[in-house]
This record gives sequence, C-alpha cells and structure tokens, in this order.
Amino acid sequence: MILAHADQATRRYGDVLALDRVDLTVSAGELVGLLGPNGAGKSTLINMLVGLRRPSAGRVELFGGDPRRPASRRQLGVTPQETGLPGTLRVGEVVDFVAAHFPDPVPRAELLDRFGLTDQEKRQTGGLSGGQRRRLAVALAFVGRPRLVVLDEPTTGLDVEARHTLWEAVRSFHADGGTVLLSSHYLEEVEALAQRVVVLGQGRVLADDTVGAIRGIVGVRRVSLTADDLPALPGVVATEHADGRTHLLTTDADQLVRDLVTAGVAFRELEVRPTSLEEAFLAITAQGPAATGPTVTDATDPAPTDPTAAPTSAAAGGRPTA
Ligand SMILES: Nc1ncnc2c1ncn2[C@@H]1O[C@H](COP(=O)(O)OP(=O)(O)OP(=O)(O)O)[C@@H](O)[C@H]1O
Repeated sequence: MILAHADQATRRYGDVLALDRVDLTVSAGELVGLLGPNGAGKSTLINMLVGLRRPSAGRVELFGGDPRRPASRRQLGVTPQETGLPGTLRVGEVVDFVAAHFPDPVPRAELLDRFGLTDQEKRQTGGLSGGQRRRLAVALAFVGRPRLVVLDEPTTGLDVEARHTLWEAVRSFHADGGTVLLSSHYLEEVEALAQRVVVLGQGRVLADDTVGAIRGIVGVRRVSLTADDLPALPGVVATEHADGRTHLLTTDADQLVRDLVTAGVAFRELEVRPTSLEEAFLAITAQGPAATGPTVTDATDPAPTDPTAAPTSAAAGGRPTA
C-alpha cells in the first residue's frame, strides 16, 4: 500500500526551481532515507508530502488523498526541520497537549523513556538544551501512534548518544510495522537506518535504490597517490588534495591506473580503495544537472557527459527517476 506519493512534483519559489518533476513513492513498512546537500530540495519535498506546501505543478498524495486535507494527515506524524515549543510549558505538559489530539496516544512515560527524556519531564521546554528540544520535537511525531512518520533532519544538533537513542526509537517504530521517511545529511544515519535511499540534488531525484545498490552501481573507487604534477585524466569524477596527497575518485580504478602509467606520471605510494557511501553520494551529486558537488574540492575534470556513465546509470538502474 502506498502511503505517500509524489508524481512529477515541481515547486518554484519565484525564480528558484526548488523541485523539478520529482517522483517518489513511500509504501507501507518502508524506511526511506532522503539524502542530499543543502538546498537539494529535501525540505520542500517533505513539506509538500505533509501538506505544508502546495506543488507548483504535478501531484502529491498522502494516504491516497490531498495532504492539505486534515483527514489525509490523521495517521501522520511529522517533525519539520524547525519547530517551536511553548517555552513556559513543561515537557510532560507538551506531550499531554499533543497526545490529547489523538484517540490512542502513547503513554507519556513510555514516550519520554523511548526518547531519553524521562529526566526532563518536569522541566520547562524554554530551559532545555537545543538537543533536548530537538529530541522532544521528534518524540512528538510518534505520540499519536502514526502509520507514517516523516522526519526532516531529525538528529541535527544531537550528540552521539542522543542520536543513537533516537535511531533506536525510529528502528523500534519501524520494527513494529511503522513507515518512515527521513531526510538527513548524515550518511551513517541513512546507512544505519534506511533500507532505501533517495538521493536528491538540485531539485531532481538522482538515484532511488537500496544503499547497497547505489554504492554498487556507482562503484566509485578512491585512487590515492603522491605526485608532483598530474595531467588531466579521463574518468575522474572528483579530485581532492590533502596533506600532500592527491585523491582521485573514479568509477574505473583499473583504467585510471593504466592511464597514469601511460601518461608517464611519476607517482608514489599508490593506493586504491572502495569509497564510503558519502563519497558515492558526492559523486552522484557532483554529476547532477549543474555538476556542483557540495564538498568535493577542486574537481579538475568535468563530469562525464556520457549518458551511460555510472552515476547516471545509478538513477536509471534504480527505481524510475525520470
Ligand atoms: N520559502 C522559500 N523561498 C524562496 N526559496 C526557497 C524557500 N524555501 C526553499 N527555497 C529554496 O529552494 C531550494 C530547496 O530548498 P530546501 O530547503 O527544500 O532544500 P534542503 O535540501 O531541505 O536543504 P537543507 O539541507 O539546507 O535543509 C533552495 O535553493 C532554497 O533556497
């Protein structure tokens, strides 16, 4: 059963094309990670799916209806990127206030325990730390026993322990049959939680598949070496320089090494290793519509334009992204 659906959803803010014909389907029981750099369109997509924004073109559906209708949102729990809490209310009171809107809410003590907030129950929310406030905002998405929870960067500002507590809560919700869509900058978060990852870049879906499949399809390798001078080399997705070493990201490490030898490069300490999901993700993003990898430094080669190049086929190899 499809719980949330975007069909060619497009959103403009004035001249800014924030989302460009995005297709996304979230089915019951899935835990989907939405990954993308700043400004990729994650919040815009989430806000449209939960009824906070209207698409400029295309269609969005929640539980088979218009997300802007309250009836469509009854079984939804949301934590937007930014939330305001009434500063003078105590944590327990805020939970009770939200719980009062639902027929069968999670008991206060159980919810606070699940999110590591038991010790804060009697404190006014205005006196909480940023991380505690964030945890409370996320906890509130679960209070009404929703079928679908949508979390926009839920762990921003949380320390490692708080992040792990929150992951456990999300996992247990999912294990009990809940459906989750969460956006994140943290790749380890998506790897730790999600079965499926949708990569957004510049308002487009660049890839939609399992974490493993995306890494496999992209197949980016990191070729590290020390060399005084490097010519332009084909097949290099991105180049980084650090501590006197050059790191070349490529989808064909064997060919790159052959090219280095053919070009007569006097390299030392050559090392080839697989990349993390983060590097694979950056490689996909770097080859999005305008080829602007967010943290890839000093890309010396233009992104390949060959439509069969690996990152493009990452999109084609996954679920339909056109
Ligand atoms: N209300 C708005 N008015 C004008 N432009 C907007 C508005 N909201 C978002 N945008 C623009 O739309 C694009 C997508 O923004 P969005 O917040 O959806 O990205 P994001 O992937 O959630 O980014 P981040 O990771 O930084 O939260 C950006 O270029 C942003 O500047």
